[in-house]
Amino acid sequence: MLQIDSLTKRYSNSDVALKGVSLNLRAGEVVGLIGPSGAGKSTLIRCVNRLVTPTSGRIALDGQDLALVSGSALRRVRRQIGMIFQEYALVERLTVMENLLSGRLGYVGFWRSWARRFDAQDIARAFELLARVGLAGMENKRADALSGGQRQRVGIARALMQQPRLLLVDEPTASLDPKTSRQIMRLIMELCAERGLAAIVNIHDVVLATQYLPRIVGLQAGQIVYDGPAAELDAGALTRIYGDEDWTAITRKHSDQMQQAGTDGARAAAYPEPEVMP
Ligand SMILES: Nc1ncnc2c1ncn2[C@@H]1O[C@H](COP(=O)(O)OP(=O)(O)OP(=O)(O)O)[C@@H](O)[C@H]1O
Repeated sequence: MLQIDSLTKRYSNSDVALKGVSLNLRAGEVVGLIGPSGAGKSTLIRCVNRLVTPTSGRIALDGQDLALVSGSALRRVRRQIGMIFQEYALVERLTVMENLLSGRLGYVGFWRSWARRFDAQDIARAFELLARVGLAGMENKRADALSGGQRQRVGIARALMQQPRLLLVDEPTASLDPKTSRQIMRLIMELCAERGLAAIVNIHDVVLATQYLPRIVGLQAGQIVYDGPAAELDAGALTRIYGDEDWTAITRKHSDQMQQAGTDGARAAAYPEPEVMP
């Protein structure tokens, strides 16, 4: 559903952030994007939703070349892409429900959104999503009265309001404690599996990434140096991505996780093959 071919990005200060990146995602496939600071992870995600304009290469969503769309066509394509951010990007003084409905602004005309009149279907969907992310009954709480985990749940529900087919997730757990981080990763994986959503998850925590994300893409200085199963991300691969380091602690944790998950069969049951949408 997402095809990225030979993507290059050179910023105006001549920093080359991406050097010929190619990556394909099937419908429902979730990928963890890892790599050192400055490797180009955010640039890659921003090129996909066109917050950044690629210098060359091709990005196609369901066969539609994103470089060739603009104006209302670009807005239509963007509706298929949901964003989840590290810092949640909520409007602090608005309630949970208002934050969710404001995710629909792309769908409602200026005057309707200005008057904050939303249709009953959107409101019903918002209630349903709030219940699904574990926030039933919280619709009238102000965003600034929520914990970090609750805020990220609002961020996730808001991204799903527009019924996207692809999620771009930028450091979703960076501001969360380890337990909440795991709950949030589990929730994202469950929602992707339930709804057949593809996702790219930009994440610094390698242990968390390999625990929840079946496929890992490792970026190094703007190039993909690893693209494969989380289970095969060994010390050699980590060295290619991050450089020389003693990776024993990470790889040990990782193999403990694998043992805990039992056989490959058990892991496959936990993360079933994504449904391929028509
Ligand atoms: N707006 C910009 N203008 C100029 N150069 C930029 C811009 N944004 C990023 N860069 C440069 O592009 C390269 C890749 O940056 P990017 O933010 O994509 O990396 P990253 O892997 O997401 O890093 P981090 O993990 O620290 O967020 C870096 O050299 C960075 O300095």
